[in-house]
Amino acid sequence: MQTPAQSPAPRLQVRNLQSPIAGPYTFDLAAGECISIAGPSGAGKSLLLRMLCDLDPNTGEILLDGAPRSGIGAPVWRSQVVYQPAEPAWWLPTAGAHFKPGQIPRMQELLPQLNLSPALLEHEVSRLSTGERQRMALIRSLACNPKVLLLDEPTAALDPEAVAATETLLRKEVASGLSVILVTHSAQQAQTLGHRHMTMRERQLHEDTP
Ligand SMILES: Nc1ncnc2c1ncn2[C@@H]1O[C@H](COP(=O)(O)OP(=O)(O)OP(=O)(O)O)[C@@H](O)[C@H]1O
Repeated sequence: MQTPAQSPAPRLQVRNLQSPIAGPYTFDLAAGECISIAGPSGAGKSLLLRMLCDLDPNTGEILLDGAPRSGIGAPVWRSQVVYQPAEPAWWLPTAGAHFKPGQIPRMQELLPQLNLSPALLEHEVSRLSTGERQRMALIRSLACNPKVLLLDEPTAALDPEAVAATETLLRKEVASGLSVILVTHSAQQAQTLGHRHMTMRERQLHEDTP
């Protein structure tokens, strides 16, 4: 994918981010940039995403548009740096109940783009197929209007048509300025969406040479 125009300050500046079992990680992510991360199972990819959104204990510093995370409360941070795990959690009976009133117009705009019927919003989450839940989770993440989206294998449960719709939507969002860190086992998806490519090995991150 073509490199985005560089903004003056990186969207995300990660400096010596580490835990007793992972890192240190130091890298920048620009506004409207997508970094893909590949690597074997158990290498530490999800650990990194969880540290970035401050769900796992970590030290080091992260700046969002130049503002240190240490000066931003965790709920605000997690609303701007949104983490979508490989198996997203649902805590209310229906998918629709997870959207705040202010998020509904955005949700309604996104549903058809991922080939989802609005009727699914009223179904019990447990009745949705795995692929429907995965696409609904992406809509839930995007409806938060994040600055950075941390995606852990967002198309793992999807058929080829749904994968294509998801990739088209993500390309559009990234082109509009969303910054994404995309963990994927699909080399094709990494090439389609990523501006830069990294590999995690034994909890160390290596940038692939272009
Ligand atoms: N809190 C923790 N304490 C100790 N070890 C942990 C902790 N959380 C995860 N691990 C271990 O760290 C390793 C990396 O896990 P992680 O989930 O990041 O792998 P991954 O690269 O995302 O793998 P996959 O591609 O299978 O999802 C695993 O061996 C996991 O068991």
